[in-house]
Amino acid sequence: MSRTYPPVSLIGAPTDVGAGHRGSRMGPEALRIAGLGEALIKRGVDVIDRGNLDGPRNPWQKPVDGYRHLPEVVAWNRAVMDAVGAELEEGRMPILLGGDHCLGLGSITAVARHCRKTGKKLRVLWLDAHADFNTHQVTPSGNVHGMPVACLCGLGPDALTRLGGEAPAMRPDEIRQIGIRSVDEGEKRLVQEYGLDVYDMRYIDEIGMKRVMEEALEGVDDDTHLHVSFDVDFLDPSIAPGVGTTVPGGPNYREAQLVMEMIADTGRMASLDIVELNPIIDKRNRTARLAVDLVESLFGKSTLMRD
Ligand SMILES: NC(=[NH2+])NCCC[C@H](N)C(=O)O
Ligand SMILES: [Mn+2]
Repeated sequence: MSRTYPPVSLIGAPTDVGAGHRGSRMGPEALRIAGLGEALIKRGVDVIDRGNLDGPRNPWQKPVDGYRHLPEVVAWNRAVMDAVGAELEEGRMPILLGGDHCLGLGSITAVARHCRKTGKKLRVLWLDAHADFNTHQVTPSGNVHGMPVACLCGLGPDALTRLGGEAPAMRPDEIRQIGIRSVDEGEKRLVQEYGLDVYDMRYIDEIGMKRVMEEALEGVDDDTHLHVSFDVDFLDPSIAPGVGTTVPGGPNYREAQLVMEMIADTGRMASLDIVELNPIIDKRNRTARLAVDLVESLFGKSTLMRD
C-alpha cells in the first residue's frame, strides 16, 4: 500500500528539565545521526529540519512545592507549543524530537487547539511504560515528565494546564495509553478517577497487541487527527536500553512494529512526538536507530511480503 504523506517538519527540543536523569537533551542529535530525516526522505516524504528550539538550561535542583524546574518546564513547553502550532497552521506534520516527555504537554496543547479550530476529532495514542498522570501532591519525584497527561486533562498548575489559554486542553476520553507497566500509587487513583483508557502490559499479554490496537484505534475516521506520543521507554529495555526510566516487560520488537504498522494503516497520523531517548545511557546509538526503524513503519514501511 503506498500512501502520500503530508510534508513533515522536524523540531528539536534539546532539554531534560522534566526528567530525573540528564541526557535526553541530546535526543534530537542522536535521532538525526541515526538517520531520521534521510529515512523519511527515502519513504518519499517531504522533510524540513527546523533545527533546535532554544530554552533555559537545566538548573538541576530539588523539587519546589512538588515540582522540579517548573519555570524552565513552562518555558520549554511554550516554545514547543508555538513551534508545533506554526507547523500545523502551515499544513505540515510536526515531529517533535525530545527531549523528555514533559514536552508532550506543549505539543499536544498545540494539536488540541488546532483540532478545535479545524473541527477535527482528536485522538492521542500515548505509547509509554508510564501513565505520566502524577500531580505535585502524589509525585514520588517532582519530575514533570511524570505529569503531562494530568496537566493536559486540567490537573496541575495553571502555568501548565493553561499553556494554550483554555483548560483543560484535552478530555480524558481523547487519549489511549498503551504499554503501561509502571504507575505510582496515588497516580493510579487519579487515572481511575479520570477514567483513562489504559492498555497495560497485562491486558496486552492477555488479548494480544493486534486486538489492543484495534480497540485503541476504534472510532478513528477521516475527521480524526491522530497524534502519537512515543516515549521510547514504551519498548522493552532489552531492545531499547537508551532511556532514563526503564521498566522491564515492555513490547518486543515485533509487537512494537505491529503498533506502528497498524497506526500507519489508518492513514490518520498527523503529528508525532519522539521523547525520552537518552544517548548517554544508550549503547552505540542503537535505541535511536530502533526509534528511526519504528518511525519508518509509522510512514508505511512494511516488513510484510504481501505488499
Ligand atoms: N515520561 C517518563 N519517563 N515518565 C516517568 C515517570 C516516572 C514516575 N512515575 C514519576 O512520576 O517520577
Ligand atoms: Mn512518558
